[in-house]
Amino acid sequence: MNWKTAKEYEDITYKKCNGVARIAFNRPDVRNAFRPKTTSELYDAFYDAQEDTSIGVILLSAEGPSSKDGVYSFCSGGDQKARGHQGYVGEDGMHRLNILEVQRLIRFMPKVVIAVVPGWAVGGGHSLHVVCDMTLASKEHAIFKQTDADVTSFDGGYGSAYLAKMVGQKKAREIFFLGRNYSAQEAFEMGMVNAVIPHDELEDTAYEWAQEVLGKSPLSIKMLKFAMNLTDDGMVGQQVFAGEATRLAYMTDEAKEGRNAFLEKRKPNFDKKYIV
Ligand SMILES: CC(C)(COP(=O)(O)OP(=O)(O)OC[C@H]1O[C@@H](n2cnc3c(N)ncnc32)[C@H](O)[C@@H]1OP(=O)(O)O)[C@@H](O)C(=O)NCCC(=O)NCCSC(=O)CCC(=O)c1ccccc1C(=O)O
Repeated sequence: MNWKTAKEYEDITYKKCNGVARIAFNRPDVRNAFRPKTTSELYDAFYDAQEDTSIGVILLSAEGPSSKDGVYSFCSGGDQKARGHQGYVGEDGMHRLNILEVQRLIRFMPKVVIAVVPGWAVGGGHSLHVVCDMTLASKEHAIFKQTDADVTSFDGGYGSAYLAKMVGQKKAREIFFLGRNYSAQEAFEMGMVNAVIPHDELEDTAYEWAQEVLGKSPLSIKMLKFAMNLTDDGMVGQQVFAGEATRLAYMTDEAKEGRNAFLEKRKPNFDKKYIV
């Protein structure tokens, strides 16, 4: 694999290789907690990967282990040291919860996003793995834990309600109400992890999964992702799916005739074959 740095950041790393983008948290000494700078960088990198037509799959991973104690982490959620009165305080002094914008970008982008979990996935970090399309977890080091209710936070969207669709209502309530630790195997058994992978093989396996996805029809992958999102995303899900249907409709002769008739200031001459 020949990963090439796509852009230099402070809190994340961003690389690309053969159709795959790898975006990784890079604050291992604080269990990869995110501060506003981290979320802005994540948004920027995800947006770049979305717009890059050579990229079909994005891996959301993490650097590590911690230089202090050798512990691996995916992400431990919002940096509690950056937490102010109304949100997480950035260098500009503004209070934000902009991790939710990153969640929406992951959810609505027409490409597959795979969470690669080498260690702790906690709080808002847990929510991030939930919103990704698939999750691969380190057999030895991944630990899933929801601490929102320990620090008076609550992800009332994908982090909890969508999780409940994934693992069932009782289990999701247990995860949030008790805040226990779950191993990769336990997370797999409850349906929120796709595969448990030996730690040393985790990144290579994620790359292989990405390559498998890249072998499929990009159009099918996009429409399938949006179709599976639709029922849980309400009118926005319908809007995203229908937007792609409209784009496909634009490619028909009928749509071209509608556009041309307008531009040529004449009545459209639609072929009156009603497709059944
Ligand atoms: C992750 C732990 C369980 C790991 O425990 P352990 O291995 O014992 O390590 P520690 O000694 O605790 O930590 C090592 C080191 O890292 C620092 N650190 C760890 N996590 C954080 C953090 N989140 N913020 C700041 N710093 C952190 C820790 O202080 C240590 O530093 P030293 O200097 O070496 O002492 C454990 O660390 C843990 O429980 N961490 C906290 C987890 C947590 O509560 N996270 C916040 C949850 S709330 C949240 O994420 C909100 C996110 C959000 O924006 C949001 C808002 C609205 C809707 C939705 C969301 C959303 O959830 O996305």
